[in-house]
Formats: sequence, C-alpha cells, structure tokens
Amino acid sequence: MHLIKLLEAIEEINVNRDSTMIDIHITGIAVDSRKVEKGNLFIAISGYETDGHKYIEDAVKRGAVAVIGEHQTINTTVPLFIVKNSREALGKISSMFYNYPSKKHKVIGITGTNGKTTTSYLLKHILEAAGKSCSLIGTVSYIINGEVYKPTNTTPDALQIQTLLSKSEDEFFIMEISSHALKQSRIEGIGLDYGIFTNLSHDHLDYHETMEQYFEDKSIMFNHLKEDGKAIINEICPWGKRLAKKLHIPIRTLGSQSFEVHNEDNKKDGYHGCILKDIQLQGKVNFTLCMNGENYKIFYPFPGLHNIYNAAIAFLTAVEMGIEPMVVIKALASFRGAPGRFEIIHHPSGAIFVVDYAHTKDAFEHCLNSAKQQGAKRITHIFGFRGARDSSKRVDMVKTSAKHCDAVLLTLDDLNGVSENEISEELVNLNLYHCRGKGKVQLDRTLAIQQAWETAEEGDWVFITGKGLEEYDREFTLPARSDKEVILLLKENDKTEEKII
Ligand SMILES: CC(=O)N[C@H]1[C@@H](OP(=O)(O)OP(=O)(O)OC[C@H]2O[C@@H](n3ccc(=O)[nH]c3=O)[C@H](O)[C@@H]2O)O[C@H](CO)[C@@H](O)[C@@H]1O[C@H](C)C(=O)N[C@@H](C)C(=O)N[C@H](CCC(=O)O)C(=O)O
Ligand SMILES: Nc1ncnc2c1ncn2[C@@H]1O[C@H](COP(=O)(O)OP(=O)(O)OP(=O)(O)O)[C@@H](O)[C@H]1O
Repeated sequence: MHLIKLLEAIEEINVNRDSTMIDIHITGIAVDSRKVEKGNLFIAISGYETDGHKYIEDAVKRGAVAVIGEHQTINTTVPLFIVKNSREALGKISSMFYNYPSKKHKVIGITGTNGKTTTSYLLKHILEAAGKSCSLIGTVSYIINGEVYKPTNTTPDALQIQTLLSKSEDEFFIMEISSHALKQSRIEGIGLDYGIFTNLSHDHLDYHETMEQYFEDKSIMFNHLKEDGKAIINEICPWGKRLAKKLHIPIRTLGSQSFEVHNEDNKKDGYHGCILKDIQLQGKVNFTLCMNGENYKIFYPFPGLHNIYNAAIAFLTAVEMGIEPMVVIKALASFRGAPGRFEIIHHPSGAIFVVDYAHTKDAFEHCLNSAKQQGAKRITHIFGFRGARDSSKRVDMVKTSAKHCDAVLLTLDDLNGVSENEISEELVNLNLYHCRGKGKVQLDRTLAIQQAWETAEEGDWVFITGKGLEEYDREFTLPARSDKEVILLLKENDKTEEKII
C-alpha cells in the first residue's frame, strides 16, 4: 500500500520531510525493530521497558523505508512523521493497511476483572452449537480458522490484532479485552458489534492506581462500538450499574430480582433490563432469566454464582445476536468449561480437586462459596501471588481464603523477576497475621498439592488457584509442569501403587 494513502488514517500528522518522498510503497508495518522486513513502515513506541525510538536506526538498517514516532528530535535518513500518540497511530494505520478487517466480522469485545475467558469460551461454544464459525483471542489461546496459537498477551498489540482479524475467515470474532489493552490503545481501529462488561473488582491497581481510574480505563471499550453496536452489561455489579448509566447507546443489562426496583433511574431509550431469578445453587445449578417478558429456565453444569452470571451474560448476548433461546439453553447445558477455569478432577476418596484461575478476592469469594453450596465438608485452598503484580490485593485475598477455608497452603506462583526470598518472607507474614491459624507456607507448589492429595477425604474440596493450565516458571520437586499435571501424576501414582499391592 502507498504510504500517502496510509497516512490518511491519522488526522493529526506533522510531515517533516519533502512530501514527494511520501509516494513510496509500504510492504508492511513493524513496531519491533527486530522484526522489520524490507519496505516496512516502522512505528516507534515509547514503552514501559524501553523506548522504541532508540531502535529507529536499527529498523532502517533492516529495511524500514519510513518511520512514525512521537519525538521531533529524531534523526533519520528515511521519511519521518511525528504523531501525538504512536500506539493510537499504530491501531489506525494497521486497520487501514488490512482494509478495516473488523468490518468483515461480527466482533464481540469482553472486558471486566473476572470472567472474560470463561464467557468468551462459553459464547464460542454457543455460536458453534448454532452452526456459526468463530475466532477467539484471549488469555488461554488465540483460535483463528480453527487453528490454535499460543497467545502473547490476553489482548495483543494493535498490529497483531489487525493481522489476526484479517487472517480470520470466521463469521464471529470474540476478543477478551484487558484494561491494559484499553489504556494502551491496542483496540484502536477496531469496531465492536457487541461490548460485554462482566464485572469490576480490586485488581491491577499497580497499573491503574485507583478503582476509579480502573473503571474509566475499562469504560474505554464502549467508545469502540460500531454505529449499531450494543452493550451487554452486568448491572448486578455496582460498577456495571454506573457504566450503564454513563453510556448513551443501546444496552442490554443483567440485573437481579432484588435489584429490579433500584434500576429505574437507568431506564432510558434503548435500555433493556433482564432479570436473573429463582437461582438454585445447591446440587444441580439452575436459574431463570426473564428477558423481553419471557421466562427462560436454564440448567448450567458449573457451580457458583459467578458461573451463573457468566452463563446469563452469554445467554443475553447470544439471544441479542439472533440465536434461538432454545438453542442457547441447550448449548449452555452441554458446555464443558474453559481450560483451567473450574476444572474438576476427582480424588479416589471422593474428594474434589479444582484447578482454577482465581487471583482476586472477588473470585476467591465466588469459588470458595460454590464449594460450600455444593456441601463441602472441608475446604483446602492452595495459592500464591504473581511477583511484580498488584501487591495491594494480597491481604484481602488471604483473609478471604482463611474466612472460607479449613486449611490454607500459601505457595509460589510466577516470580516475574522478584526474588524467592522476598515472596517467601511476605507469605510467612501473611500467614502469621491473616490466616487465623489455618495456614501453612509450602513454597514448593507441587509438594503443596501432594500434601492436600495425601490427606484428602470424601467430602473435601481442594482449590488450587491462580495459574489455571499455565505452565510453571520453574521446576519443582514433582516432575510436572502445571497444577493439573501434578494432580494427574498423583492420581496415576495412586493407581500404580494399588496395582502393586
Ligand atoms: C507493561 C505492559 O503492559 N507492557 C506491554 C507493552 O509493552 P511496551 O510497548 O511498553 O514495550 P517495551 O518492551 O517497553 O518496548 C517499547 C517498544 O520498543 C520496541 N523495541 C524493543 C526492543 C528492540 O530491540 N526493538 C524495538 O523496536 C518494542 O517492540 C516496543 O514497540 O505493549 C506490548 C505490546 O502490546 C505488550 O506486550 C506489553 O505487555 C507486557 C509483556 C505485559 O506483561 N503486560 C501485561 C501487564 C498485560 O498487558 N496484561 C494484560 C492482561 C491483564 C490481566 O487481565 O490479567 C494483557 O492484555 O495481556
Ligand atoms: N463472573 C465472575 N465473577 C467473579 N469471579 C469470576 C467470574 N467468572 C470467573 N470468575 C473467577 O475468576 C477466575 C478467572 O476467570 P476468567 O479467566 O474467566 O476471567 P478473566 O477475566 O479472563 O481473567 P484474566 O483477565 O485474569 O485472564 C475464574 O477462575 C473464577 O475463579
């Protein structure tokens, strides 16, 4: 594509080279100098770790024929264009380069602190049950045209998203959209048909600093809806209620029966409230959803109120898309779960082991309560904290775990460059001051799981949370690379011992 054409994507541009030089052919776009190919346009980004402007010379040596950056002082031999915000420019230019690929799909953006991955897999399952094809990008994997790719970020950078949107031949495209992505303009240049808000609770304050700012950053997603785009918002979460009030677009909201009376003030044109009622959390989980004056009774194979919220939000979105309610209800009942989210493995004694991705106080509350609702006799919880991530949430997480559980095993999660000693010291203190005498520190994650496995009895529930199916960042004592692998190894060893006896 010609550079002159591409530059039309950015309104505010300061050309500081002879404009005749703009008439050059661009073979592609690069944000990483190490990936530049001959004829590329290099976009320099001032990052959190380093500054892309430092690599302009490297990019040019590797074949970049033009550069976009933010600094007037840049010295380079190729045409250079100065913009206010390189990340925004990257989104707009990549979108134009790939011919606005979000236009060819029905794009669904999902944001919120918890539930993005679960809801995205659930929606994909429903869409496929309705005979639709569907791409998905998120924390666990990117799935495009049925091919599975290892993810870089939950929401990749604008260039990668546009590439994936362009590559996808699927009718629907589901994207988990993180708050980091929203703040970093990773979805610039994308139009969403549906924007889903699951909830907001304490997380990532190392990045957003305050809950207020976190909320504002999450809200950015709704500026990216297509002209006829719709918002689907969980108003049971107070932040969702605020969001619904703030937006002036068609909204479908999820409220609860007790909440119905309070949401009058949100009623305005294009507002459609749906009500969750008759929730049955014990035994076989089911609930009723009242939508457009009709009551739909829904059975869902996963316990816990959080799972009901995800199922209800997925139902509303799918019906809003025009899928028959009965098809959606059937699909919900046959959902097998998202990888590493509430994955149950049965212990030979009858105890239940759950591998889950909970890493916030709110997620702990929901998960641990779900075991109580299912009649757990004893609850054990194994978890740790990611190094170099929001440490302000840790005390509340430990307190919540200790409130609901009979035993808490504090262990290692990814260190992310923080020393084991530092984390270990923090775990010892958290245990001492907040575990109500129920805690123990066992740094070796595999041994913590082994200890729970060896003492598990019928009626026990054991939660291992924070990593889902992600691989460990180190080797532990037992030869396994993830929480699930450890459990399967222990289960296998049990079987072998039984045979020998
Ligand atoms: C702090 C943060 O969010 N960083 C993200 C950000 O990196 P950055 O742009 O600041 O990159 P940088 O390393 O400082 O480099 C600056 C520029 O120099 C370029 N460069 C660098 C070296 C070189 O030799 N040549 C060169 O050109 C880089 O390509 C880049 O363009 O933009 C990158 C591209 O989008 C992201 O991959 C990267 O995510 C890092 C790896 C990360 O860990 N982010 C986490 C916090 C995150 O985003 N998480 C959310 C999920 C959160 C959740 O819900 O749990 C996510 O969406 O993944
Ligand atoms: N609607 C919900 N409300 C509260 N907690 C939830 C909800 N859905 C899932 N959870 C809990 O949060 C954990 C993470 O869920 P999930 O991976 O679906 O969310 P996510 O938003 O994609 O998280 P992340 O951004 O960290 O990848 C789950 O393992 C579960 O414990």
